[in-house]
Amino acid sequence: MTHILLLGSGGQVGWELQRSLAVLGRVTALDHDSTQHCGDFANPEGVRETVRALRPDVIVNAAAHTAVDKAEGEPELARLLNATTPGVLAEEAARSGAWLVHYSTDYVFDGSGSRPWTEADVPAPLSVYGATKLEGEQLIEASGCRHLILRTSWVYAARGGNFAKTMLRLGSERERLTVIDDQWGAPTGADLLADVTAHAIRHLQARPEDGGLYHCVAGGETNWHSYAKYVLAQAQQAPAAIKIKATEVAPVPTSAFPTPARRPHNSRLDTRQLQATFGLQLPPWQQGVARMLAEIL
Ligand SMILES: NC(=O)C1=CN([C@@H]2O[C@H](COP(=O)(O)OP(=O)(O)OC[C@H]3O[C@@H](n4cnc5c(N)ncnc54)[C@H](OP(=O)(O)O)[C@@H]3O)[C@@H](O)[C@H]2O)C=CC1
Ligand SMILES: Cc1cn([C@H]2C[C@H](O)[C@@H](COP(=O)(O)OP(=O)(O)O[C@H]3O[C@@H](C)C(=O)[C@@H](O)[C@H]3O)O2)c(=O)[nH]c1=O
Repeated sequence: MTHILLLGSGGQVGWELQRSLAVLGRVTALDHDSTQHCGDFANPEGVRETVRALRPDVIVNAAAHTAVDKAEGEPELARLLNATTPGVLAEEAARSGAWLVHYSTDYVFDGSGSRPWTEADVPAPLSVYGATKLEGEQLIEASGCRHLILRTSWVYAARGGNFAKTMLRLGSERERLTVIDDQWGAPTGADLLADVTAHAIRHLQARPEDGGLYHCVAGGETNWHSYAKYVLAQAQQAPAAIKIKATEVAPVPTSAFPTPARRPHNSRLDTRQLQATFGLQLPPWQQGVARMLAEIL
């Protein structure tokens, strides 16, 4: 029976993975404070010992430093969590022959142009988060381990913190919101990512040559402003679990909403390679967002 070690099991993606991976075999799920098995990514050697002790067939890493603005002020910690420890996981996977599944981000790109980025495009991150995530990818690729890296964007889930939930909170507190309308991408459900991951692991067990780096986001595109409007409109139509106070959602350019980290204008990711290789069709982003809102409202 396949033994899967899931790291970061309490995060948005990790939580959904617990459900999706269960059908594939035995899952050992560890989170940040799983002291018993030492799952703290700030301690790479502890994580190495954990992997050696558990001897998984597949390591799925959903742990990361995802606080994009905070990472600008703590680059060493971001690097440990997003690069050094994933690099250790890759070394251990190479040593034992295990598969490593890992997640990366649209923020590895500089956001120039308007064409969706392909896997062949050259990354040029604008932020500490993006740079450390890119270094994580590179360490995994250089290790020679069997791996699957899914680059995704704008992840949301019913559980955990995300942009959609921030908009619901702000929309219930304020009459006017200002939201950037010149950063483009696709909101992607953690449940979709988890289901794609399970499907891909099964596929790779039969066709290991298909491992590598792929872009995985929901279909279509939007910007943060249109996404916020969509979320608030759905909430207003829902049977009153939340009272939306906001009457105006003003579109603003990036320059009018300064943040510590720079973010890409063009976060569109081209998913054709993933869909063709794994025989998948990715649903439009609105479908998953509506499902998530129906769950939480
Ligand atoms: N969120 C997004 O919009 C996007 C995410 N991604 C990538 O997808 C993956 C999953 O992201 P997502 O689920 O949204 O992230 P979350 O922030 O929801 O979850 C991150 C997980 O990492 C854990 N973690 C944090 N610090 C440590 C640590 N020191 N040791 C061990 N675990 C730790 C957290 O545990 P705890 O909560 O206990 O601290 C949490 O379980 C990441 O690789 C991320 O870079 C890619 C694109 C977009
Ligand atoms: C709260 C808020 C944000 N914004 C803008 C700022 C930013 O450009 C955009 C999104 O802000 P957030 O801080 O919620 O999201 P951010 O942390 O940038 O989200 C990113 O997280 C990491 C982990 C990823 O990998 C990315 O794919 C992406 O999902 O919305 C507004 O315009 N108005 C607002 O009121």
